[in-house]
Amino acid sequence: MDAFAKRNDKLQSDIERPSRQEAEDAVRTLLRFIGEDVDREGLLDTPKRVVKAYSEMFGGYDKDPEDALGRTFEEVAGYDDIVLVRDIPFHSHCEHHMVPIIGKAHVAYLPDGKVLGLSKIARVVDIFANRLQTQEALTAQVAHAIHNTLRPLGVAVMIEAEHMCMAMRGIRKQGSTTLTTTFTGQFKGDAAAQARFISMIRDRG
Ligand SMILES: Nc1nc2c(ncn2[C@@H]2O[C@H](COP(=O)(O)OP(=O)(O)OP(=O)(O)O)[C@@H](O)[C@H]2O)c(=O)[nH]1
Ligand SMILES: [Zn+2]
Repeated sequence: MDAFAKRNDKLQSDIERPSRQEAEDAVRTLLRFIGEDVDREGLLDTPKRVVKAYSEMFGGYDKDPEDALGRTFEEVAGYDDIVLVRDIPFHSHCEHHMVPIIGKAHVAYLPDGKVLGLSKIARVVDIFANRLQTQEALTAQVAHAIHNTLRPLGVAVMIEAEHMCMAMRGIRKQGSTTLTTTFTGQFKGDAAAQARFISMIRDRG
């Protein structure tokens, strides 16, 4: 089992979760910590809403990327060139501050006889994005999940994102973008294949 699979395994099965009530109480504690009156009318349902929103925004812990990628197709008339899905928008949260990371993923692979349903690529981005992340881990996890499940000749992933922890607090630099890439298989160490991937992302015709 590789490091990514190990980390995901731990996330999904070994963590004992508190009850919903305990999670709502924790939100109440944070509200009191920032100086709020948790009994005022506008905040009465807020702990419930926050826990519900967390369940949605962090729903990726309950989903298995391998399931999402399970279905493949082989009838593609011998198509054997790069498949790129670009500009997949995503929202994630950084694991250091738990504030949003907002960006786009570009995901490509070189098929080896089998192709994926295109929506499955976006699904796998969402599954990993809906967990606490660093951008580097998100990029590597998407690439390795596709590589390990589909077994294509190679996978290339580029993520461009803005980190709200750099924009809204701390250094407060709005508009800076971080770019990360992961290449597997034939993309790894092949500068021409990597350049083609990047030019397909950038070429807006
Ligand atoms: N490599 C990487 N760093 C990230 C990511 N998201 C946030 N960070 C950085 O994580 C670092 C955490 O640094 P710390 O010094 O522990 O925390 P901090 O005092 O809140 O840091 P500042 O943001 O500089 O105020 C910061 O430099 C963030 O910009 C990410 O996806 N990847
Ligand atoms: Zn952060």
